[in-house]
Amino acid sequence: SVFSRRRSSQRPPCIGGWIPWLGAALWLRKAPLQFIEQSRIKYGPVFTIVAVGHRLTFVTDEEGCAAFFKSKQVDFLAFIQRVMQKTASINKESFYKSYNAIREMMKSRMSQNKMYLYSKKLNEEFYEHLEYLGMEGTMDLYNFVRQIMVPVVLNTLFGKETCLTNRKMIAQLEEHFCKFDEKFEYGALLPEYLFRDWSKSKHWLLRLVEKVVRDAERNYPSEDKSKTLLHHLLDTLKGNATSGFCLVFLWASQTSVYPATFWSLAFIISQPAIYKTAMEEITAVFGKAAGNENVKISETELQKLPFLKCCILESLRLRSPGAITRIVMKPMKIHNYTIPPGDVLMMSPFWMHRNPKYFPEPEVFKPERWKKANIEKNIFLDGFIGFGGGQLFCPGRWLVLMEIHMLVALILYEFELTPLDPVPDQSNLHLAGALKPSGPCRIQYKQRMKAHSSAMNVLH
Ligand code: HEM
Repeated sequence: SVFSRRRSSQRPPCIGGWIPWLGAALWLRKAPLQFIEQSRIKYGPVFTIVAVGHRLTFVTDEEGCAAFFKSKQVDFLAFIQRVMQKTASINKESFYKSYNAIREMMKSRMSQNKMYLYSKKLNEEFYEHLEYLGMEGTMDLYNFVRQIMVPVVLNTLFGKETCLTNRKMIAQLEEHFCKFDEKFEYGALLPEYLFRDWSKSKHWLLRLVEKVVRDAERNYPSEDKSKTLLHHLLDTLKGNATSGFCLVFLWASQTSVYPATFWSLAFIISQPAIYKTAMEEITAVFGKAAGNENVKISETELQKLPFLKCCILESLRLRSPGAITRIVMKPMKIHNYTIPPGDVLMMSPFWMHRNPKYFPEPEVFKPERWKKANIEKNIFLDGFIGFGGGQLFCPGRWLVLMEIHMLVALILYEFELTPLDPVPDQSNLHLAGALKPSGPCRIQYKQRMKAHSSAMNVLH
């Protein structure tokens, strides 16, 4: 076997190639997501994979999870710093100068009680972009979601006045963003010269972000409440590594939201009983026929759609990021093993969400399991770590849940969707961010009862 099991005293079992580069190539090119689970079965709850010159140590059970989030021997900033250096060319000094201030700003600007700042704009813009779909058609569901969502999400965070609102620009951005996103974790670990295309897209995106920043600076609102998140980011950075930080923000705010919306819609419409329950809930709030009037959805309406929210959280549970990462700073004991400093510590929310102790029948899509959580207050189920945990929670979680909740409600209300393909598996090639679909999933969409409602309008 190419993989050998080396036993060094007290260290976790180690899986590595004879030549580190060969081991890496195999591990990275095969299905890394499946490889984590196969290694857990073979080697136990803690194991190390030597790849691309790094020691990646995986923790896969509750004890490991607690250590991952809480241990003082583990640091998250050190890892984020390395990733940002590679993926966005932010040097160490610039990183530490601004990172804490950015985190605080994001936590505060995207907290639960600030969601009213975004809801009206999102509602209006989703409608504006639904228009482009026409009355009916057939499309791949992932493209369908992206077509509506990409411009709206970009406008909400970066502002309508930047060059990102231009549809031609969005098409180019999508092309480069996909290349950048597809190899993000490789780019974070490997030297840039190995990934020419990736590197080209990274630099294209950095140049684009520079232009976006110039546009935003030209339209600087005087009032605080009219500022976009980009404006607040610029206020916080005060010129420090601006395009690098903005690129990372662009990536973090985009990479998971489209797949998460895709899975939510795919799981709902592919299961007739669930689709029916969702539609009953939606029509109870907005009425039966979609009229020519656009419905207004704010947080108040969304609170009346708890089943839909349970479906979204259940989709997130099943398609959570393949891995999240820390760095071991001091020797760390776990299960009688000592993990040495310098190891990259990894944990998989995707696999942790398959622990039957927390999620009975873990592979089954069961929105009703979320009834036990206080979803109105956004308190998740025990064992759910799709947005991280410990000291590092995703600051965008309330915003992204609102974006998905609103769009899924609007789409289901306005269109009748018929799946033409079965729901694809998740792609096993990537670990960073919510998992993407492995193949196409075509749907037919048709605007609901417009004819009926316009006939009604004539009668009135
Ligand atoms: C469904 C969508 C999303 C998922 C599943 C998700 C998940 C995550 C996870 C797992 C982490 C890392 C936690 C850790 O390592 O422990 C994270 C961090 C982060 N996320 Fe999200 N996220 C999503 C959407 C967003 C959005 C929309 C934004 C911004 C608008 C955002 C901004 C960030 C940032 C800035 C961080 C780094 C936080 C820090 O360093 O303190 N995310 N997210």
